[in-house]
Amino acid sequence: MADVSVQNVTKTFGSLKALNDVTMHFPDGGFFALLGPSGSGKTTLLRAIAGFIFADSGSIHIGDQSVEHIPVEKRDIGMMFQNYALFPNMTVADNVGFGLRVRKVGAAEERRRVSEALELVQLGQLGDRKPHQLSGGQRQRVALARAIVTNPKVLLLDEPLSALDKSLRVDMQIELKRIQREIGITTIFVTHDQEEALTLSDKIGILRQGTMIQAGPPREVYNNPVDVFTAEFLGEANILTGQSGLALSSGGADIKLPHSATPQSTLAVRPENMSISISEPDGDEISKLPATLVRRIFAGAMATCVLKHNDNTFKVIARDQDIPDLPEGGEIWLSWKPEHTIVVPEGSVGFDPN
Ligand SMILES: Nc1ncnc2c1ncn2[C@@H]1O[C@H](COP(=O)(O)OP(=O)(O)OP(=O)(O)O)[C@@H](O)[C@H]1O
Repeated sequence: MADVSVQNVTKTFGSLKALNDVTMHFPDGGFFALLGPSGSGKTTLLRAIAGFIFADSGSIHIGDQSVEHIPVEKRDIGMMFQNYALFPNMTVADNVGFGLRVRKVGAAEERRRVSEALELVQLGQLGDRKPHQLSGGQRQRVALARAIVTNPKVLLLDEPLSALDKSLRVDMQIELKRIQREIGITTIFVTHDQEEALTLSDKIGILRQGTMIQAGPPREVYNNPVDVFTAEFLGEANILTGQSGLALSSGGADIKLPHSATPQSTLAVRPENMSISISEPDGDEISKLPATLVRRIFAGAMATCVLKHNDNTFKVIARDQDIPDLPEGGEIWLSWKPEHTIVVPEGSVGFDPN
């Protein structure tokens, strides 16, 4: 096992800067997610770590070793991509053992390690099947077993679960995390799915236009976004900008500014941290404003309400049973506690890549 260190890595394709001076440290044994909009450089960063592409400048270390000049097959990395291809004519066991045969480990050793890897992904009984005799989730497990059977130092996953339907995907997330914990392998995971990143990872890195704009433990990034983009990208946020924040202070609104804020500051409040009530909430500390219920969207246990105050739209997510029974168009109070007001810094600020 090993840590991975990316330092000042830049990669251009023609005039496009796919990675712009990216620095991030992935400590040994952790689970890391790279998040960002389409085209932000997530896959490029993963491919640079894997060795499929070479950075124009900067350095990448796996453990103590600088890998810039080391080809893919010598980097000791396991990989699993969205369109992982199993060999259709080989059995599950032969698919999993492929990397071991390339390394000429010997038949007995191959059998032992393949069987261990299949046990780990809970497919111990299916070694003789062919890929077409498996479900989508089982094929995914075979791909994972194949990626880890060689005991690589690092596991790189590029949207490995995106082809699965929602419930299978959640099952596989739990499986992936269990397996990662069990073998303690440093894992770097590219995903489009914010919730997946928040659930699985010890640390997330957010890329935008090739720049790593924030990295840290999920809770920290979620609670302290460095800018409005990150606040809105990771989860949802009701943004009260300086101007509209001031405009909000009319029409019966009472918004308490945190000590670190000025009237011009941008504030954000997460939808799940806002409450709805029919009567005006009490309390000196509480921020509140009257609003109109525009829409109530039922989603099982939880519901989303869209509300309007003047021209500002707010979103509130709450347990369905906690939302007062009111017709759309009804008048309502929106409130939140002081600790739920996030002061969003102006523009991106630096972060500690470690
Ligand atoms: N081989 C290449 N040649 C030219 N441009 C490339 C190449 N690979 C990637 N790019 C460009 O680099 C940018 C970053 O691409 P990358 O695949 O890393 O983004 P991403 O964040 O993984 O996106 P997605 O979420 O859509 O997969 C994109 O604008 C892409 O078009």
